[in-house]
This record gives sequence, structure tokens and C-alpha cells, in this order.
Amino acid sequence: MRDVWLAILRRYALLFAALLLVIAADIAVNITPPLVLQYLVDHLADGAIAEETLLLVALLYFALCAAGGLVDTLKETGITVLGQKITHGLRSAMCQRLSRLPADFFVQHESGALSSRFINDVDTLESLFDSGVVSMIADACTILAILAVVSQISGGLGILLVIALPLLFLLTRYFQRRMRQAQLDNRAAVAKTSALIPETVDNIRTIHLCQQERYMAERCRVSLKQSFAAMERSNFCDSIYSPIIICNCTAIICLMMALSVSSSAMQALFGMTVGSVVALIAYVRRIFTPLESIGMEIQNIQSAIAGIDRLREFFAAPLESLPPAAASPSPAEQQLPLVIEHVSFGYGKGPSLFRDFSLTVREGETVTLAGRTGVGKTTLFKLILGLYAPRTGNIRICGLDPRAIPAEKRRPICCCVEQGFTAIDGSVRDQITLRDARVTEAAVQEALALTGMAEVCAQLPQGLATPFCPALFSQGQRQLLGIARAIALNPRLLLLDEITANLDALTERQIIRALQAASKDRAVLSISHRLYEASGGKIITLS
Ligand SMILES: Nc1ncnc2c1ncn2[C@@H]1O[C@H](COP(=O)(O)OP(=O)(O)OP(=O)(O)O)[C@@H](O)[C@H]1O
Repeated sequence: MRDVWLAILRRYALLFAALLLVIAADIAVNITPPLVLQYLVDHLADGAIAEETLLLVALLYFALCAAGGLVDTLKETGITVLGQKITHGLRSAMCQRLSRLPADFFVQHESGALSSRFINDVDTLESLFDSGVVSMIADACTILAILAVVSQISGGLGILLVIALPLLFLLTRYFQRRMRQAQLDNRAAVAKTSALIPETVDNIRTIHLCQQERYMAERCRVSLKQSFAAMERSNFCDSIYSPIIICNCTAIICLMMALSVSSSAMQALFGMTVGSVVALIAYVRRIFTPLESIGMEIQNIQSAIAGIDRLREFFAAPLESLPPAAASPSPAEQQLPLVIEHVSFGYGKGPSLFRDFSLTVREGETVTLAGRTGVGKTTLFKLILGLYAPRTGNIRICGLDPRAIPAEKRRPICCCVEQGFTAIDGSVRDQITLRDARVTEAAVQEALALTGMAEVCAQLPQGLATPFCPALFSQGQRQLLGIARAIALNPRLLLLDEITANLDALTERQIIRALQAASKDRAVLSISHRLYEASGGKIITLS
């Protein structure tokens, strides 16, 4: 993961440096107005300043306030842009890595957990930058700068602030922790209520039949009550925090004034003038905003660290070791769509599912794999598709090692139709082309004609341009679309994994007819007894 970070930081080093400059400018611009105000008030009080100079100083004060707002906006924009760039760089690195992870990784990690790495964990990492580390550095620098200036004007107030600030910081953290806990409790209660709604709707008949309405209502009431109580706690902390901070701020100012007038020694320490009082009040107020932000930033950094750990795990997963890119096979090898020679395979360190298995499928041939359930028929397909490497032996598709075939060359060589149709977001045409520019309109029409789906698609409201939704087609029609997708780039080898399972006899016959038309002149390896009976091809039993 360190390489990824370094690459990202190197790429955006300029932006990072510019951001640091803007942060420095922001601190400087925000710290100056009270000093100008002090000068202005002091000189107004003793009347020893020309009117034009006064006007100029007043204008300077307003200009500095405006510049402060401007630089602040620039700083926020810079932090957000840098955070977004880092997120983009990180997600791109994750996507690149995702396509090189072995099939086992996807068996061990649920798709939901993997999506969460891409969405939630990367988002928390973004917050590590835009409302975490960078903002914390900026806030800490602002506090130090204010303390330095305040100590210059009034050493006594500087000491007071150094004593009070850690206590106020602890108070802020206490409130923030309580609010966070209340929000977490509320989220858990809301999630419970949300889960209850679909559960109730799905089981509404059973609830009525078993007269469980009260029980369900009670469950809902309990989680709503928990949510309400948690929100109350959060609101309470929120409402009393600001008054407490304002009271503290006022108490510090009062204490400063009381001490400065109590004795001449104290006055020397606090060094009060009318202007300095105005400036110091402004500084005391200003110091609380970054103090409060730092508390939130620590919280963000803590949750981001958990996200970083999960991302580190993702980046630490070993990549698939692929054989070198496939060299062009000899013309003799090219003629054989599938050759399996003495292959043995088992998952991980488990026992071998099959040993010394050999098979050749030629052009125009339909071979059916048979064998008891769990014998490894689908596993053999995974080996042919290059998802796993055989323990021993070789597999060649058109003379190439399936694991070494580049992604863009796979579709014209070998395609697999599975039991269920997996749709992509887009139109009906996209389901066949998969947005692959090599699939021409003529190829789409030919694939639809071969599978008998041309008429069905022509009757759709916008023809092939109709946005796809599962309700447009029956289960059998979706399977036919899957076959049309598989043959659209005219692959030499077609793998069919129980594609007629769960279908009624009529639809099954329709699919078998479509397959017979699609199988002409290509090698077909199937796990389907029906197809075997219909095609009369070879049957190979795995044992
Ligand atoms: N990713 C995996 N990791 C470990 N074991 C697996 C994995 N996938 C499948 N298996 C195991 O391998 C064995 C063969 O599974 P496979 O799906 O290939 O059988 P099959 O012959 O296609 O069965 P069926 O006819 O029921 O579909 C099973 O015992 C299964 O539990």
C-alpha cells in the first residue's frame, strides 16, 4: 500500500505544496485583523492620528477580513480537491488490483464487503484528508499562532489560555464522544426499524394469519423509542455545548480584566490598553473554533484508521501469478478449440477432485460432461476459463493457455453461458454487445435470429434501445439473450453450464433449438443432459 500512497503523493505533490502555502496564508490573514483593530482603537482613544490614516487603516481592516474569507474558501476548496484526487487515485489503484486478484479471493470475500472497501473505506480515507489530518494541521497552527500573538500583547492572558485550553479541549472531547455514541445508537435503532419494514411487508399475510400484529407493532415501537432517546441525548449535548464554551470564553475575558486591574504588578503582566482588550477578546473568540474542530478531526482520524486497516488488507492480498502473455499458437494447435491433457485439480490444499483427466473437443463437436453432483464439472469449466490453474497437466484453447489469454482476446475465442443471466446496466442491445465496439449491429441481429429472440426484441417499445429490466423477458428469454451474448463475437468454443436447469419443458426445447443453431461449426462443451440427448454428441463422465 505504501507504493500506492507514494505514487499518489508524488502525482499531486504540487497541489499539496500549494495547499500548504494557502494554509499558511489563511493563518496569517486571519490573525492580522485584531491587530489592526487594536491599532485603530488605541489611536482613536488617544486621538493622535490623522483622519486619512484612520480611514486607510479601517479600509485595511475590512480588506483583511474580506481576504480572510477568500483565502478560507481557497483553503477549503484545495483540501476538498486534494481529498478527491487522493480518493480517485486510490480507487483507480484498487480497480487495477481487483482485475489481478485470484478467483479464490472472491470466494473468500463477499461482494458486499468488497463494495464496502471501495465505497465506505475509501470515503473515510477521504475524510482523513479533508476533515482530518490536513485540517488538523491547519487548526493546530492557527491555535499556536493565536497563542503567540496573544502572549506578545498580554503575557498574562497567554498563560491563562495555556492553562485553560487543555481543559476546554478535554471538555470538547467529552461532549463529542457522548454525541457520537448517541448518534451511533440512533443509527443502530434506525437500521433496526428499517429492517423491520420490509420484514413486515414480506410477511404481512403470516402476521395477519397468526394474529401477530401487536408483537410486530411492539418491536417497531421499541426501536423507535430507542432512536428517539438517542436523538434526545445527542440534541441535549449539542444544545448545552455552545453555551458552556461561550461562558468559558467570557469567564477567561472577565478573569483577564479583573486581574489586570487588581494590582500594578498584574497590570504589567496583562499589559492592558483599550485596543489590546478589543484585540484580545477577538483572539479568545477565534481560538475556540479550531479547538472544537480538532476534537472532530481526531474522531475522523480514528474512524479513518479503521478504514486504512481494511484497505491495507485489500492491498496485501497476493496477486494472481499469471503465465507470460500467450504467444501465437501454431496453425495445427489453432485447429483444436479445446485440448485438456492429463489435468489434475483440487481447491487449495484439499484433495484432488479429478486426476489425469484428458479431453479434446473439435470444431462442430458437442461434448457433454456428466457425473454425480459435486464431482467437479463446474470446476472443470473454471479451469477452462482460466480462473484457476491445474495442479498438473495442460489446458489449451485454440492452442493458448487460458490463463494467459489477454482479456480483450477472450470473447472471440471462448464464451460461457451460465445457469442464470447476469444483466448489465443499459439497453437490451447492451446486454448482447456488453458495450464492446467489436460487436456490430449485423452480429447482434444474427445472434438474435439464431436464438429466436429477434421478434421478441422487435416488439419492445424502443426495440433494442429499450432500457433493460428483468420484467421485459421471461426466464427462458433471458437465457436466450445470454446465448445471443455468448455467440455475438462468434467464439470457437462455447461452454454451457446447466443452462436449461429450472426451466419448463417447452422453454427448454426452445433453448435447445437455439443452441443447436448456435452450435454449428463451433466446439460446444456442456453440462446438460438434455442437450446431449438432443444433439447426440459425445458424453464424458467425470469420476
Ligand atoms: N471455490 C471453491 N473453493 C473450495 N471448494 C470449492 C470451490 N468451488 C467448489 N468447491 C467444491 O468443489 C466440489 C466440486 O464442485 P463443482 O461445483 O465443480 O461440482 P459440480 O460437479 O459442478 O456439481 P453440480 O452438478 O452439483 O453443479 C464441491 O465439493 C464444492 O464444494
